[in-house]
Amino acid sequence: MFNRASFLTRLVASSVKVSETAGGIIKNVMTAGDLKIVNKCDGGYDPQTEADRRAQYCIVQSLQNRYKDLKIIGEEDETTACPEVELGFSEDVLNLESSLNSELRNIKEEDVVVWVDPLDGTSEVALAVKNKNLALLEQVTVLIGIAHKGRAVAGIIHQPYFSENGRTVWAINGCGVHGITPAQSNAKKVVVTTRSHLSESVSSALEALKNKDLADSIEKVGGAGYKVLKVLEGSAAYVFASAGCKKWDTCAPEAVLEAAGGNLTDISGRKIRYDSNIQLNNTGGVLATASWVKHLDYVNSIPDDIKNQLPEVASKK
Ligand SMILES: Nc1ncnc2c1ncn2[C@@H]1O[C@H](COP(=O)(O)O)[C@@H](O)[C@H]1OP(=O)(O)O
Ligand SMILES: [Mg+2]
Ligand SMILES: [Mg+2]
Ligand SMILES: [Mg+2]
Repeated sequence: MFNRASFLTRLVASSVKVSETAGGIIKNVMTAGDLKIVNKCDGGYDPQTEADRRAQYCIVQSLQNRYKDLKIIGEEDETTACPEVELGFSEDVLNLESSLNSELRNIKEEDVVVWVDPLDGTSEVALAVKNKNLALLEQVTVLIGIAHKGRAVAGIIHQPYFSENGRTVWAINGCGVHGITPAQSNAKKVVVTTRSHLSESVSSALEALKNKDLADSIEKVGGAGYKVLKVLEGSAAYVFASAGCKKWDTCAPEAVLEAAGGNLTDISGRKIRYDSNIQLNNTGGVLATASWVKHLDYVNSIPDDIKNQLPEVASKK
């Protein structure tokens, strides 16, 4: 069955399993207790742990083992070799093959880029350990986003610390969302935003949404993957009117949210591109909305001066 499936179906089926194995690696590093934290940012704070390094090694080795010429772009430049190679695949994904439209079924390996965030929410991991606040670990996700000709077409969000055994939320364009039942409405419009990268432009954008009755309350949580899960669970929107978030943070969440009828763009409503030679930063910020609110209402309510501070940069990386 695996060999007869289309390339995209096989890649998603593999990636679901690989994300779960990466989640296991993260948990093992946490249990062992030595995170070996490195700060990647001169003059700032951008932590990387042994879990980020091992999880990325496993994801890239596992996918490259099956798909030799696949273009994969991962967050981490430094990785740590580990023995886990995942060659399994999800039967649930294979069973979806007949739902794919012919364009998706004809996707070729050479037109695909896989965007990997081996551990989204690293700051929350560091804080969880420092403050012995293990509840923060719920905000950790493994993100594998699949882009075809620059557009996010499939995504996997694995949440290792959800309940006892974690959960994997995944989607292929036009084929619904799996692993979660998205909320269809909510009486209250909760807007989620950054916990660790607040700035004046982020606060001003949130204030503008409050004034237009598009945000009844604001919740500050970590991770791009986790914030999109919150939107699927009943929050109205995820707003990050600042640069700093990268393509590997948004590719998988965008594919998953859009398959649920929501939207993820930059704060000016422009689609985000995921070509292999694209700049890595989402310079236009991030705006994600649930299926039950109007994305354009949120775009239109963010003031132009904030949008002008966050242009889409056309230059390549
Ligand atoms: N200024 C930044 N520098 C590095 N990574 C960032 C920055 N802002 C956001 N990110 C990444 O985007 C995610 C969502 O941001 P936030 O939690 O602030 O809303 C973070 O978990 C982090 O991913 P990661 O944890 O994979 O490094
Ligand atoms: Mg990081
Ligand atoms: Mg990230
Ligand atoms: Mg990361």
